[in-house]
Amino acid sequence: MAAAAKTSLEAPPVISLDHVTKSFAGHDAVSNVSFSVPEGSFLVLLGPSGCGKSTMLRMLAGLDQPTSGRILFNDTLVADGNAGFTLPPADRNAGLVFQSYALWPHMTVAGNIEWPLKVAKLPAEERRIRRADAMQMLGISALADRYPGEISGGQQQRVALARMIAPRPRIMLFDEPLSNLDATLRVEMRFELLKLHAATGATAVYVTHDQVEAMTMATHVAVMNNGIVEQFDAPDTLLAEPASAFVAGFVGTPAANLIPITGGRWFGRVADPSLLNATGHAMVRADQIEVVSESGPHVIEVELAEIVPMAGRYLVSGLIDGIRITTVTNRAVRSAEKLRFRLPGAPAAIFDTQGTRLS
Ligand SMILES: Nc1ncnc2c1ncn2[C@@H]1O[C@H](COP(=O)(O)OP(=O)(O)OP(=O)(O)O)[C@@H](O)[C@H]1O
Repeated sequence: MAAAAKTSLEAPPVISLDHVTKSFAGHDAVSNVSFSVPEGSFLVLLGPSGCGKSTMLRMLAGLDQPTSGRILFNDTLVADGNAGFTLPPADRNAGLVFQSYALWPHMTVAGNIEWPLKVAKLPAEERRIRRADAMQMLGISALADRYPGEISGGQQQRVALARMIAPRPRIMLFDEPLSNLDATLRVEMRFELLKLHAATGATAVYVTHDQVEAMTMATHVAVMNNGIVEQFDAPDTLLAEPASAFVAGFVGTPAANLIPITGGRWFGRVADPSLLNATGHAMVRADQIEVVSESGPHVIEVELAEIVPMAGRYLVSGLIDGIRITTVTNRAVRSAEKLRFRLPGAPAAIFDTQGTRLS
């Protein structure tokens, strides 16, 4: 269900994927993916472990060759699976940062950052300027003479980022770059990365399985599942108009509830014309469910599963038929309480048994 990128009102595409597939031993890690990334965007490849995010990024970096399909950077063909062609990483004007920092331990911070500039054979003065600019942008000028073993993990990641931007690539590729950092540092570095993105004007592609990271950083998100792109859209659109049950259940804090419906009945029991006689799942956002005291139409009894205080409110989850339903409420629910949830008059969306959106 790969949706095309909406590029008509946006900048021209810097990256275009045209029916790209990558197979390993007959299994498609990435399957028939097409989209284009407008210049200056921050695209996040989001999905659960094993969905093909890293494989996609590696093809963009030139570390893996597509089995079929083509990749273009602007008008330049950088990979053509059918022709068995792939442009080497060094010739793509794209920088790459991994989860592991991969710094040279025997080189100083300044030496590490200068290394790709030396490989590119830039003159010494230009190297000095670019090295200083990159260190200043990442706030690590004071660490120039230290060795990687003498700085913290967060500082090492800053060095890896400075090394990536020093050659001034027009495309920046990130593979889970923050996952080795603690929670506080991760939030701080998200902000740093966005500043870097704005300051360089480069187009970024960022791999993560963390939907909060995706929703806070991205201009565009490609939600991946089993090697396919389920939806390619802006974060707000993913939340407001999820194209599939998978997307609805993957994004959002909390993610929307997906309630099973059979023949137009909630949980196969409570008939409701708003369910259109459908069988599959109804999407109900947490704030569409009310915690009530009395039974009545659309009210279901649930077994309390969890109460999470959140910004002055409570996320209350209950279980019914082994399915977890979450609501957000101002009420301080007591843990021993028998819970009743009132479902909304109509769901926010309906998906069939394949997860395809019906309404
Ligand atoms: N070199 C390889 N040889 C064989 N199979 C591979 C290879 N690389 C990836 N795969 C398979 O391709 C699929 C996608 O892997 P990939 O690493 O792209 O997923 P991912 O979404 O990045 O996962 P994670 O978040 O866990 O890194 C997986 O089933 C994986 O086992």
